[in-house]
Amino acid sequence: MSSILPIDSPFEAPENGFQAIRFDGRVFHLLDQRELPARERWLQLDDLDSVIAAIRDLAVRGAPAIGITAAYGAVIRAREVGLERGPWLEGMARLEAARPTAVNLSWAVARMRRAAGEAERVDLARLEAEARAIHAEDIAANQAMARAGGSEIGACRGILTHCNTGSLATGGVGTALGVIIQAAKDGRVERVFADETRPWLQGSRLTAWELARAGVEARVLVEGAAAALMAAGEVQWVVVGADRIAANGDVANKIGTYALAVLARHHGVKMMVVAPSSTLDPAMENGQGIEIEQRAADEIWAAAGLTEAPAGFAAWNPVFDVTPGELIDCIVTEQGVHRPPYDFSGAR
Ligand SMILES: CSC[C@H]1O[C@H](OP(=O)(O)O)[C@H](O)[C@@H]1O
Repeated sequence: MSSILPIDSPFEAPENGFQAIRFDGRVFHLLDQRELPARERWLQLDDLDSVIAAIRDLAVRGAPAIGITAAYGAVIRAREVGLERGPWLEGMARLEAARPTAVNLSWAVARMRRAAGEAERVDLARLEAEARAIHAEDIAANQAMARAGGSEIGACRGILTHCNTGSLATGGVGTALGVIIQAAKDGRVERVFADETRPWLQGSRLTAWELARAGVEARVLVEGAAAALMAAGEVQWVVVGADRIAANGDVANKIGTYALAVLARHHGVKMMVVAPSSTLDPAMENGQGIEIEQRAADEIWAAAGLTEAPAGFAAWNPVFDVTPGELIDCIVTEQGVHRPPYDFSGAR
């Protein structure tokens, strides 16, 4: 697959994790996460509508990965419209609306708008350089967070993680999963637990796939087992990612995170959120203003192996929730370990 990237690409280095999103200057290549772990199928995208569909339909997902994908989508759009500013800006508006909760999407589009310049023809060279900078910054941020988060954890018996926060969700080794894999490889954690994360099963499908690739033994559990796991003293940390962090440290993350935070506080388990500064939203005063994405009911039926709704049933499928900052023991970014009371109002 290295032929996809320019030979001198810094992204291929093993310490940068598995590159599930790659741009060869014209075509965006992505590993279709809807097919994992059964099938490793790569998509080749060279038009903006396909990039938007990939984000919307979770072929690519994970807050930082969504931001990086959007950045390359901006480059693809520029070529698609012959560098014309008007149609390019129209495409950016649609791209930004692909998914509402992860702030990394709008953050990346804002950076690309600045890179495009003010002329009637957008600056293609600057756009591509900015997209690659966003990708490279995320790789470096992942490395810094793996170190900082690992130091904070030290040595422990068990860690529980939620959803998927590894190379499939980022440009590098991952956020929370980068911390966990590094701790496991350093021999500082005895047992890793990943809950399946319904309804899309990012945990049992994607995190299990990544941990297996990394040679890290893990146990998958249903979310409903998390309370018993903590009551049994099996884990000392819950380590998760984030999609948007408000100025006061309230965290929007995969649905079920809030429940884990309440359980962790009740059982004396520490809660760590790992996210790059591109996930911080200093303009958002607290979590109450964060838009929570609602997805189709068929995702719930599919997780139950059903092809249609059971008779007489509707569904409620918010795919994120908000965890109050006071339930989070530390938030790790590439700048280091932050502790409550959080104040990210001056971030970025
Ligand atoms: C490294 S951030 C990953 C973050 O994104 C996931 O959501 P989704 O799979 O719907 O994109 C989840 O909230 C993870 O914590």
